[in-house]
Amino acid sequence: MSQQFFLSWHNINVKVSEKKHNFCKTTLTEKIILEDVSGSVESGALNVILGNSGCGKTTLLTSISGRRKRKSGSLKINNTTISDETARNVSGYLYQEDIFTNCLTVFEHLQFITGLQCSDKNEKTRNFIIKRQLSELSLERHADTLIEKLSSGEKRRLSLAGELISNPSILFCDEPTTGLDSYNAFVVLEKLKTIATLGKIVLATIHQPSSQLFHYFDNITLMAEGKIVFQGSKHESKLFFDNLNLHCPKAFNPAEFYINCLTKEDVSKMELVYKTQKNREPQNHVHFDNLFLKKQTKNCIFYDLKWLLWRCYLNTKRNKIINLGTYFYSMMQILIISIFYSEVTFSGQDAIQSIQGLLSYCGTEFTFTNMYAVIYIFPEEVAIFLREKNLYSTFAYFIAKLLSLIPLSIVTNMICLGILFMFSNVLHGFCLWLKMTYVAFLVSIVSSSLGLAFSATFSTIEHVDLFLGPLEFILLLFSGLLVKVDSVKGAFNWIKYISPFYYAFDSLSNLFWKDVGKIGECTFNQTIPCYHNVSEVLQSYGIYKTYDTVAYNILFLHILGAVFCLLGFAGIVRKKMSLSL
Ligand SMILES: Nc1ncnc2c1ncn2[C@@H]1O[C@H](COP(=O)(O)OP(=O)(O)OP(=O)(O)O)[C@@H](O)[C@H]1O
Repeated sequence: MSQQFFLSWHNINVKVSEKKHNFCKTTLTEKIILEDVSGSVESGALNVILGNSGCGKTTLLTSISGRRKRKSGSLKINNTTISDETARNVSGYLYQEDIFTNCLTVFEHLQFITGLQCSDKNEKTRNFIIKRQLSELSLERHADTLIEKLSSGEKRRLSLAGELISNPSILFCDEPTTGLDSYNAFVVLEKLKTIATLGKIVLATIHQPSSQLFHYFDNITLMAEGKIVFQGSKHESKLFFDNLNLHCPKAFNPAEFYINCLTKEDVSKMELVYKTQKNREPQNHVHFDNLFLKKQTKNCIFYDLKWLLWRCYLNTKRNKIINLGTYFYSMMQILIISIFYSEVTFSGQDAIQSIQGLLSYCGTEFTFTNMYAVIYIFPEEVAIFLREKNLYSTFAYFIAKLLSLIPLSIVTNMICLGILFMFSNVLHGFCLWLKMTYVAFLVSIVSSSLGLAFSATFSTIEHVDLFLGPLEFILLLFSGLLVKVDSVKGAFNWIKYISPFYYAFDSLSNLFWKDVGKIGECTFNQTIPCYHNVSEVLQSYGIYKTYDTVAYNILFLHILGAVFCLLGFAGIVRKKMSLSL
């Protein structure tokens, strides 16, 4: 792409509402972040935004790249107005903070991005693209290093490599050199300069650049208090400040001098001078459609799913302690419980309470383990999803997340129940084990979906705990062991239908007692209630032994799982939509 093109933005306004608490009154005030900002950048040059911290550089970058909602304003490429979606599709964005799936190697991370962004190319070509990026960003010798082991400079270069895979026509970089030593900053800036000379638009915000780095810039944009106070070439910037009688001393870093002036001088005066001098409207009238702008294409859901599942697999395999910790903890608990239950004999009336206690414990354990396995891991993963939201479809991500939970759920339930059947003296029989494992699996999926729904709705684990805690308590109350569910009439009767604990206890009890023929005889001087048959045992817990009970429970578990999944999916979509960055 050798043809020069411009990206321009016109009258961009960004405002946020802020709550102010005054004693007992809360008022909403509007905070202006960008005010009527217009400007343009051209291809083939390294364009840099400079300004003090908090002046609105990131907000400008995200707004003109279509990654942040604006109050008003438009974007144009040459003379054609473009939508935010087009701006996103034709551009790459290097974020200020690097977020990765840290357990992948450098090569695997790029393989994942290349797989999704270059689906039209075969594996050989994709590997060639990766190797070229690795070599150009001096990362070849780290190809097989885990990302968590990289230095911050290497992580920055890896993020840049990821953005360059799709060969975008426009590259936005938010502070690509911050926190880097001079060598790493130099490597990154040289790469940006090379990209620009290939005929692309490169626009970067740079925090306190050294004189050496300043030497690399072609055009600079100076920002203060949410406004652009100057835009032009390095040479023009010198003239601009000279005209204001602000002379940069020789051997002084011009970037530092300008930023100091933005702090000390009257910014509105500068803005006025700039506006009267400005004549930088792009003169290029080539229609944007005629330009060869590289667009990112959307893949089919199954293709996205394949790559997402591949990454989930590597993540689970490598993060065993984090991913499997909750499950392992649950197995240990079950093992301890089974040792105690090895002393309980199923003979006579005495064992009934112990058995119901065990079945209720199993239901509770399956629910909590799976719910919290999701809650503790998901928030971190959501941050990665939100960063990669243009890479794959939300639906594919959600399905991959659910599917990745299934193998762990099945294996854990099989092992936990296996331990109980092996060591406790109460549960016996392969068929019963198989049926209970199936129920446990369904309960696990419903609980995981509930965990997903809550994690997707709230932003922090603390918020999830705050709202889920009381709900868990109510659902647990309606499990069947604590409150006799059929004695609850009226307004609260329905609660049992949304309680995974209830379905677990009801189904496990039915499965267990179904094959028990006779209950031990009541003794003459018995102090505990005496049950004459299995139905009486179940009824005392509000459970009715009918032929269909387990089947109905299974049906309701499917419905409940589907509802929680929908809520979880809606939560993720809402998060994605409301995301300002
Ligand atoms: N969503 C938001 N809600 C409230 N204030 C916000 C929001 N986003 C940005 N701001 C405020 O807008 C101002 C500009 O923020 P921005 O991140 O664009 O600054 P910046 O120039 O990039 O700063 P830095 O160089 O420190 O990254 C800051 O005062 C910031 O607190």
